[in-house]
Amino acid sequence: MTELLTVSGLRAGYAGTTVLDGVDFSVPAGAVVTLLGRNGVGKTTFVHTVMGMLSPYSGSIRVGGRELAGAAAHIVARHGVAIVPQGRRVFAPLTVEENLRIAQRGSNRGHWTVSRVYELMPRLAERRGNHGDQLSGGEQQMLAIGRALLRNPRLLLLDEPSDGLAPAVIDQIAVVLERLREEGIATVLVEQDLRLAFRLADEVAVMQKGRIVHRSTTAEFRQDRERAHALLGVG
Ligand SMILES: Nc1ncnc2c1ncn2[C@@H]1O[C@H](COP(=O)(O)OP(=O)(O)OP(=O)(O)O)[C@@H](O)[C@H]1O
Repeated sequence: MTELLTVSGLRAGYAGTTVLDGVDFSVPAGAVVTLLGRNGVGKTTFVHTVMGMLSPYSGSIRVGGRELAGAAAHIVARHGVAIVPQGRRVFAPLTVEENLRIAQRGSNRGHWTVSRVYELMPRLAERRGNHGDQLSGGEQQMLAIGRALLRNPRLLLLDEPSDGLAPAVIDQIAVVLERLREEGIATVLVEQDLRLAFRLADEVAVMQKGRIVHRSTTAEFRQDRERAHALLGVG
């Protein structure tokens, strides 16, 4: 399968400290790859660096064959990458509809429109006049996903979409993400919730101390409980 995202030897951090210490990682076109790892190993730093929100010290980030390491976030976005950040970060003073309309401005051409977002997540249509801070955690997560989709991405970076949500709400988010997988949007899914990760992902990558130390299909990873335990302290 052709790789849509290919990262090699990526090193990055904050103010000279090293968090990512030579990350090699790839996502085939249309695939969902989950990135697992204990707290603080560098998963958020990784997706921020891919998105161009943090400039790497060295290494390569190729999207569809184009080298984007060090490019600003708006350039990376133009090449079809969108992020759903940890903590959702929707605009609290704006309504659902305004949040979506702003996201659509200046986005790549494609078939995502505000109406299609409402069709995918009818709950948002019902809440279209609510302000960002008048939404439940699950609704905020849906809004953050909707905002990213309106960029018409071919690669979606999802940073812990289940964070702080009840199991029943995580199930609703999973249904939305399954629809996106069917649409063939390639995804990097950073997750602590293994049930969600296993339900959605084709492949599993595990990060430790700023490096990828394991990569396999989800099915293989699920069968090897000892390895999962050694890598994640679970199972
Ligand atoms: N803005 C920042 N400035 C300085 N250090 C940071 C910053 N953001 C994160 N770090 C540090 O970088 C390291 C990796 O953090 P990161 O958030 O990437 O890990 P993570 O794997 O996403 O963790 P979690 O699962 O807890 O979100 C941690 O030691 C963290 O304290």
